[in-house]
Amino acid sequence: MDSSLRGQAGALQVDLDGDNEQAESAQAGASTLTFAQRNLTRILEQNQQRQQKNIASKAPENPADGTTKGKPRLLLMGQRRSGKSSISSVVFHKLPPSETLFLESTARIQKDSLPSFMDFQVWDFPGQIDIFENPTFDIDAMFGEIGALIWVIDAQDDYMEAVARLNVTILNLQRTYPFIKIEVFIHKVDGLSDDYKLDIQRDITIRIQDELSDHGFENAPVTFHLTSIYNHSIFEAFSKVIQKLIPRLGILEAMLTNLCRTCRFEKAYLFDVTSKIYIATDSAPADMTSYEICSDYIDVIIDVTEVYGSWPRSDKYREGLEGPPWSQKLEDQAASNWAESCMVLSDGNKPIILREVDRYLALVAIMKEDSYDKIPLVNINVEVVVQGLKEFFDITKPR
Ligand SMILES: Nc1nc2c(ncn2[C@@H]2O[C@H](COP(=O)(O)OP(=O)(O)OP(=O)(O)O)[C@@H](O)[C@H]2O)c(=O)[nH]1
Repeated sequence: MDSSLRGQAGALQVDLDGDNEQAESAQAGASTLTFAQRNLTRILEQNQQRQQKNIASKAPENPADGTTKGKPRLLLMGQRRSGKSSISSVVFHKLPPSETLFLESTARIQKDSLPSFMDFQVWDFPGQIDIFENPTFDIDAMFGEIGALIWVIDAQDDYMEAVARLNVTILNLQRTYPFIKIEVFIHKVDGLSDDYKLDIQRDITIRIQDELSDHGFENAPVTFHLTSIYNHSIFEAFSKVIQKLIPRLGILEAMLTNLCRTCRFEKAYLFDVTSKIYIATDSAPADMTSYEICSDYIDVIIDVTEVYGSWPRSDKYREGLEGPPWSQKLEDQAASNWAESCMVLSDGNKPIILREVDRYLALVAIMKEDSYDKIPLVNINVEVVVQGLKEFFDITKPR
């Protein structure tokens, strides 16, 4: 399955070195595309049926309201003042981190429905609430749907009680909902030294794993992240959480890896533009610097567009693009008429490009040195991948 769709992504791509081996398969690509689409749809339907069976076997008596059904849900839990509302406000509502100092304590569950590429919801729980102790909570309605539980621990405070509560929560969940992913954010690590951060992470991990194995749970799906709202680590952590909710993520990664190979990109990211969470990247090792550059670049583009708006290319600019060395009409160069941008970073002569995929998603890539003159070919490849991505999300979008 993966390989057939991967084939699609590569089928129409043109190699920058000029030996366009795959060009002749373009025709074939068009016909096999339906096969790949059918295959992806079939697997998704199977997954959905399996999930529905899972949920049906634990059907809540009072299900959650209809508007939130079927949308992946992220639950933010943890002690009071651990930073849950700050995380949600900074990542999803663009609140400057310094303004979180003035956030009030959350008194009741805040449910946020976020229009994004997968329409997920974020539920922010008040720190003092213990859902398993409180009989008014419908646990089935809360955990019945797929999603992740994000447990926030304040690393600048005494974390023993937070870890103890987390242990109780994991044990309760493991018995009934072993498929729920538990993501532990060891948060507010901005003021801590690297050594101390790692010490804390090790200590918390051991305390949780020991408790779980004492109760016979060896492979519980618990992952740990070091986070802070004062740098990109919180976005990085959320990216990893969201990626686990994307069905067939491997296909997206394969498309981007293929694109990087054919276009000689150093790194490519598929971003959710509003939250700046990256939902997929190529197989090269992820590094914080390239993520930061790409994510800041999105901000630059958004700011420029907000100030100046967007406008069609002027005739003179168009002539320049259509002239030598390409000598081709712009349409034939497959450049998008809108929603694209390219900038050359001054250090190392590396162009960085951005191409919108749809209302929510953008592809951002850092190119290798001195590859600016290959832009028309790059555009052709990017266009093919963008079409592939659109089809992917068309099929996999939860309905
Ligand atoms: N240094 C630092 N402070 C943070 C960070 N994240 C949040 N804070 C601060 O932590 C304090 C508490 O944050 P909240 O978001 O209100 O905490 P909460 O978990 O929602 O608290 P409750 O609503 O009472 O459950 C605020 O003063 C934030 O500015 C972080 O990454 N680093």
